[in-house]
Amino acid sequence: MTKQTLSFQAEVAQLLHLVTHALYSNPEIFLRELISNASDACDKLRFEALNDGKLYEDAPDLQVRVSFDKAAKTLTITDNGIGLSEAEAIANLGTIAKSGTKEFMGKLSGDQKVDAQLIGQFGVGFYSGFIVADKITVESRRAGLPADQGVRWVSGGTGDFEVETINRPLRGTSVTLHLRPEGEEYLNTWKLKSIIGKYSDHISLPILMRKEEWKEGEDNKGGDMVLTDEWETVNKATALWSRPKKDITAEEYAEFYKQISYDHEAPLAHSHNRVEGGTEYTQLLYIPGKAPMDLWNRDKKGGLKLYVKRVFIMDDAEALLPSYLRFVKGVVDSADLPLNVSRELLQESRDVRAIRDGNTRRVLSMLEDLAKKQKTAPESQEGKIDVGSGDAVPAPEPTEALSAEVTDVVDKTATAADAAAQFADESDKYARFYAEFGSVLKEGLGEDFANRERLAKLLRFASTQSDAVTVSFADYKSRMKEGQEAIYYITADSLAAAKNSPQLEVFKKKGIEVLLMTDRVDEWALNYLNEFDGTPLQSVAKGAVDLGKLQDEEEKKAAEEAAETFKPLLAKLKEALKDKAEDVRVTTRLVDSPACLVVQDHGMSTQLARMLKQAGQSAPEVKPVLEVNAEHPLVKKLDGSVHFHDLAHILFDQALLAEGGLPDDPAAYVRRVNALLA
Ligand SMILES: Nc1ncnc2c1ncn2[C@@H]1O[C@H](COP(=O)(O)OP(=O)(O)OP(=O)(O)O)[C@@H](O)[C@H]1O
Repeated sequence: MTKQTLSFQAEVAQLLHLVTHALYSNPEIFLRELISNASDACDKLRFEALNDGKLYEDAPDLQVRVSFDKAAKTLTITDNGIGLSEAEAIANLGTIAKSGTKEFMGKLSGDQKVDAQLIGQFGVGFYSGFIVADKITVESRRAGLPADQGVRWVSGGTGDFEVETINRPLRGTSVTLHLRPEGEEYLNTWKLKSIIGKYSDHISLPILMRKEEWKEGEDNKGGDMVLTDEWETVNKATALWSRPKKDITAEEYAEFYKQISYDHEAPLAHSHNRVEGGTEYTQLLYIPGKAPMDLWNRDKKGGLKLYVKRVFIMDDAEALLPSYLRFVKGVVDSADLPLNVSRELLQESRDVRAIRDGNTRRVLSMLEDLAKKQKTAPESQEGKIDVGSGDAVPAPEPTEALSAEVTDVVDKTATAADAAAQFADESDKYARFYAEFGSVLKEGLGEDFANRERLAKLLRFASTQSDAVTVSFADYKSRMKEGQEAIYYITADSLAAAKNSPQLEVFKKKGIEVLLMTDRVDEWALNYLNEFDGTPLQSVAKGAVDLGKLQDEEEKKAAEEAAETFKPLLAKLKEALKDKAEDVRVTTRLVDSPACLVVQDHGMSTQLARMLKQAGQSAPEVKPVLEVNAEHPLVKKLDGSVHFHDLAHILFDQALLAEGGLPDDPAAYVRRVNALLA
């Protein structure tokens, strides 16, 4: 085919503009991206060749070669992987296929500084070559196609690219960067080797470079390093997770994480284990420190990279983790699964279920470990950090130990200073984790019944004693008043609404702590948790308030008497509000407010019903119960008032306003209040 010139998809052009114009803080990552693509291409070939061995042609040893030409100012990355057909080159190098990248494009603000940072966090794959090159030539032939169906793709990284058919006996791809003047520093063996060592050591393929030799100059005029024709492997070339833990540095773990996660920050924790016994596999799991932009995208694939005996099988293998742990990154390498396992097969495999259970337990114990090291209340902990208690090795899990033998690949010894530094840093990791992923973790209450108790221990809330989301159920229990029989909580749209809710008044008066839950998933999640460690959970906005032993005899008597004397008034109120309220009763939960709304014990809260409606979902019509404070002057004034009807409605609508709702007929409310004010 003759040469044709094609335009980049609009998003690619936009991305390229950014790559080349925005200040790039870390230009050397282009090499990591291109080597990673080369390695992916080899993984793909290995995978396709499982069904068609001929694809290897006569070159079964997969490898990546990095070479440069000082005179031509070019740097070339060559692989003998799957290669690209002409159509694939047009499609894959001219458009953005990955939905994540598209979403990323949508986030761009137009402010170069901000966007440059975003790019740095994201990784832009192939196009990062244009950070250092003003032209890129790709030559490729897809495995299995004849030599005369090779393709050359050339672009200057602006609006368009050229493609033409070429003859290419070699299978695979070579990407040649024509370096800009600032990129010429990469024409240097030492520099390239150090970048490869930093970013690509763990790539399981050998990365080869030409050996250099010292050559004396003529007439003793000083020599130079010159390239020879001999190639040497410059990376460790073993999959990181298959190496013993003692040989892997913290930097290597962190770098591997960055590669698989596109997160530029270090993870909060990792755990690397070989599980033996029933089902054999290696797990390397990471807890990220930051939620990805698409955490809430329902189509987002979570999950881990799956390898079978170091052969890459798939990304995002969702079956290896429950969905509420979709933020976890990592790798599972199984010795037992068949190489041709598909997503469908994964769902049904017993081995996969065992791996998923093992991964889940491991993640929970990593979180428990972080939670243990978390400073609970910064002010009360000052000077109390006990370095000795910061044990790096999580306690063995009895369940796992029973079903499988877990070998910690090998432990590391850290110096006391290291441990101190690490622990200081560890002390706020759980809070950081929880701020990013706490809401996702709560989904587990409804999803993973087997681990519900462990999950409940990991939850944190704000409370009437702490604005910070740091109070665990256990903390709460340890502070419970004598005679208190329930863990009290309230759900609301915001912390301010929760804190000022009239339902809290009697609890505040009696100094009883109430957990303040303001996360959208809280009420749903709490449906699945009726008690914690034998103590029932009780919403203060549901059912009649029952303070049990916390109420003294006098108070009880007064309440009963009030209920009796107020009977006729309650009947009148009930009649006036029959369209709005399920019932009207006297309460002891109010101190300063005249009235509040509550729902029946197992009913949906008015707030959740409101949220569902706002989200366009169907919600049952919740008719709340109006509770009135018999001691309040406004309530006392009701009886015999000529404005009884208006006052009754105002009382109800104000109770609704107080909890963040809106009266059904706001204009009528305003009219009634104005009539009274006039
Ligand atoms: N060396 C290569 N061999 C074969 N195909 C390649 C090679 N490099 C890139 N490609 C193709 O070009 C596509 C785009 O590459 P790019 O690096 O931009 O994105 P990606 O690899 O899909 O995503 P990311 O790099 O973000 O993981 C790849 O998906 C792949 O199909």
